[in-house]
Amino acid sequence: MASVMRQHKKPTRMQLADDVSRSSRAKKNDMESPFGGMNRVDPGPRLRDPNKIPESIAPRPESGKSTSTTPKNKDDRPLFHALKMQTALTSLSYSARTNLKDKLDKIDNFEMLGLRPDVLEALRSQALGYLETLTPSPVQRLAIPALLSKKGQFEKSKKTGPDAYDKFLIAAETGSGKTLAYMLPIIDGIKKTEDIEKAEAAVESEKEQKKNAENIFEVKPPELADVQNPNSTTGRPRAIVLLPSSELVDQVGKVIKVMSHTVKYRSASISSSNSATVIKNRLFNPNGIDVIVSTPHLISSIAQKEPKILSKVNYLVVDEADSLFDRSFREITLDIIDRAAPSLKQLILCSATIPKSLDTFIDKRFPMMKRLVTPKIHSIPRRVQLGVLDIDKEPYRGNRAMACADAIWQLGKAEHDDTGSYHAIKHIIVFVNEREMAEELTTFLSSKGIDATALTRDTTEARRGAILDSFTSPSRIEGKLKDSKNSKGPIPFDIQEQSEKPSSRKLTNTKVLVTTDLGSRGIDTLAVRHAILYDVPHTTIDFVHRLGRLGRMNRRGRGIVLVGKKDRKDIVREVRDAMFRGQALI
Ligand SMILES: Nc1ncnc2c1ncn2[C@@H]1O[C@H](COP(=O)(O)OP(=O)(O)OP(=O)(O)O)[C@@H](O)[C@H]1O
Repeated sequence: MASVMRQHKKPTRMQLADDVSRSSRAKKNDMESPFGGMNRVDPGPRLRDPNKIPESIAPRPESGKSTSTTPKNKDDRPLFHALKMQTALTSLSYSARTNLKDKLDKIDNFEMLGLRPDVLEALRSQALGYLETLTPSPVQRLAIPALLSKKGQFEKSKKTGPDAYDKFLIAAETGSGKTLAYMLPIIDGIKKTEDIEKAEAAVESEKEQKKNAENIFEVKPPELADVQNPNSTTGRPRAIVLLPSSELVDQVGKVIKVMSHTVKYRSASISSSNSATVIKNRLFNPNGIDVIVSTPHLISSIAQKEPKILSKVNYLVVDEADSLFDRSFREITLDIIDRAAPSLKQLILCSATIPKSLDTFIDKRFPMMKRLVTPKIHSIPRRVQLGVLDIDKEPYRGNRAMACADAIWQLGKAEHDDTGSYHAIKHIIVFVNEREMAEELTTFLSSKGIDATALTRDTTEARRGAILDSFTSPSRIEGKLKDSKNSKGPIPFDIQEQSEKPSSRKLTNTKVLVTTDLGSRGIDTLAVRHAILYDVPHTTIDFVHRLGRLGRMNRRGRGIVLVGKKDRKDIVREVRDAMFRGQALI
């Protein structure tokens, strides 16, 4: 631990926040976020102007020699020299982290979290119905009781004013079940509110009936009484979940919808992939709407014309908060928060990575934010292994695409597969840094007999859902999840020096998705156990998200990073070291 503390302090874009658990600080640097490129067409100054590439991510000189004075002996090097990483929880002492871990370890079932029985039943029979035994993940153990305010600690102060709502930041490692960590307490809260409103309405109706019986001349016509129903949620949802893309809207929307079959509430996802009529019908359903899952841009544009859609929002979730508070989204996300503030009970930010820019922003804008941070934030699970394939070695001779195709063939031919059955389809994701490369590489891989598909912002919305379906759908591996033996077996990985060249033969048992950042954030790629990092990612944050598509919820996974002489091998080495030690990537 002590050795981890002596790190470079100079901030770079490579750094994740060094202290994501503190509640309030003031810092000077509000740096450009590494997420700026995610939803833009223009790559931004970082990539346009090579002079602006920070030293930490700038490619090395052709010689591959570092300009730094890195000691040759591995043991003499300070940890994370190349990445200038720092531990995620520096101000949270080792003992505090251990204490938190010990505290969380004591909670071993969902019954201990304080959820209503009907919500628990929805979890058991619907959301995680495909699992034999249910155990809450660390983030669920931490966040659910806090959001339920079980101990009432966040209700104590009877605050007033537009900022009187509670603010939470849920930060936990990728694939750790953050969606349910915020959604279960929200559903619980909605049902509680509904019960209270029903009881109040019953009292009111009784009073009204009494009054009507006493004075028949004051009876309101029934239509007017209906219009004035203060509890109607038509066009006025009680909860809104914001996400950066329509793919994530669909994914999270499905999780929420599935539970509404058991515990009754109305939810809908709306995004740019829906027609105006569909959006209108879902939002203005005469039976009401409790939860809406959407993107900031769509909600904002609807709110321009129909400000009332934000008038009843008690719970507002900003999921993938690092993206939604990035410069490309920040203004619009904040506008929604401000408009919803008068009715808001809880603002919940959720993220797998807290870059320094977000950390600083939260401190300035939401100093009272309650931080719910798991001890393993910013780390990649140890059950994910990272192999390195040197593309400069024979027989690739610097041909990255060929090395990639070969790696896929090797994985495809390996006897044991992702799902425990020899004949099952294997799913491999290949991440590239630039969108243009995705198409080019897909064409190349197809020419080598590989079933490859590109997924980028150029892919039509209609196709994106269909493409992602086979990489995400838990139903495809459902049977296997109930049999834990299958998820614990060794993963074959034997990228040897090239022995067999891909030819016109077809690799029939393997599906490959070639994608960019678009496929790396939040997408629940349960069916995937292999990821190839075709390019060395620009930032550690990208490493966390891309490798975070593997090893989700205790599964095993294998990442392969392709490196050539122009790549920062020292960065790759440090990421591997950190993964091996189970340390956070900062
Ligand atoms: N307690 C649990 N036990 C087993 N599986 C769970 C549990 N909670 C959630 N899951 C499953 O784990 C998977 C990952 O969950 P989720 O997508 O919420 O992760 P996440 O933390 O949001 O990941 P990311 O940071 O990549 O967005 C989902 O398929 C979900 O159904």
